[in-house]
Amino acid sequence: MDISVLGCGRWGTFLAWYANKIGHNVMLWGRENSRNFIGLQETRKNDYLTLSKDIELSMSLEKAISYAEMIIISISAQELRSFAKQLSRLSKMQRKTFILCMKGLEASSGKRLSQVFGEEIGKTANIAVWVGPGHVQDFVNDIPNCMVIGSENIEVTKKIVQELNSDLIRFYYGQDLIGNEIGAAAKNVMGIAAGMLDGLNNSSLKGSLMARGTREISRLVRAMGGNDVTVYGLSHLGDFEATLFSDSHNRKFGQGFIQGERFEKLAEGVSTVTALKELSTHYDIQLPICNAVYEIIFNNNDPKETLKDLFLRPVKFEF
Ligand SMILES: NC(=O)C1=CN([C@@H]2O[C@H](COP(=O)(O)OP(=O)(O)OC[C@H]3O[C@@H](n4cnc5c(N)ncnc54)[C@H](OP(=O)(O)O)[C@@H]3O)[C@@H](O)[C@H]2O)C=CC1
Ligand SMILES: O=C(CO)COP(=O)(O)O
Repeated sequence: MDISVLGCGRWGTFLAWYANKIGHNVMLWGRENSRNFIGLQETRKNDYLTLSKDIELSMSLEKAISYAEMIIISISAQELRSFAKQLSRLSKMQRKTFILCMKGLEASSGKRLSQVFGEEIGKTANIAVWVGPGHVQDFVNDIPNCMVIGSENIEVTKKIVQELNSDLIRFYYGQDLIGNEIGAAAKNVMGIAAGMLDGLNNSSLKGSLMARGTREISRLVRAMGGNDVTVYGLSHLGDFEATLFSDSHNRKFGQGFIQGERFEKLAEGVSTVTALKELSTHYDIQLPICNAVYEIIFNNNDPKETLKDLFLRPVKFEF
């Protein structure tokens, strides 16, 4: 089938590579003046992969939208609303299926990305999310992984999975959009926390972080009307190896933050932790780990003291 990918950063370019590899016709869109796009136009390469010459590159959003029935979007999560506004002004937007491949929440409102996108695009489009573990550098070296696709319409979910499943990525049908989106976004915050532990030479605490991090996010998901078990699936816990124990951007941001080094690439967890703070207040759910990350990043709290404070909270039941 014809597939357009909007966004030509690390992940968007991989998604175009992947869709082409499994047999689809692909157009990859990038912004005018995008250094990523210009580099791909010149060499068809980026730091991670080489794009087949069959993949059409375009700077015209109109062309990219009319090219395909299935449109994959992967840009910085905080830019999604303004980007969706831009899309909503284009013609030929009806009856398209949009697949959001981002892990974030709107920082100012705490809204999920499918909500943000739906508010701007309207209800006529099908909106799905594709999340779960996977690094470009693994996939292009033929190392497989499992991921999850979800939407509010199981027939839409099934159709997307049917088109995208392969022996490189095994997909599962998502059953809980709230859990999948909150889980996917929140795993980046846990990734930052893991990097902070690494920076403090407390890496052995990452097992406890996995146990307690999943627990606090599952409480939030439940309060929001999702299924708390989803958090223990691919979108959150399943992504921990790829985030807490790898060269993940979010983990590197956290470690760099402790060591006084700036990490320049996109670490979505920084904005997401603001959104989670908002949701924690709104739903009256305690998120002690997320809150600690927030205080360290935005209020200059001392990391060692913050960790100690987490340990000194009143003792309670595990579940
Ligand atoms: N396993 C998974 O599911 C993975 C998911 N991700 C997710 O993918 C998303 C993107 O991450 P990543 O590719 O690493 O980030 P990058 O920074 O590499 O790419 C971001 C892209 O967004 C584009 N962009 C930014 N703002 C706008 C805008 N206003 N309008 C249009 N395009 C815009 C940038 O354009 P320009 O080229 O002009 O700079 C760039 O191409 C994140 O949410 C991340 O969490 C990432 C890796 C793996
Ligand atoms: O989502 C990812 C792996 O599944 C990538 O995480 P980072 O954005 O932290 O590198």
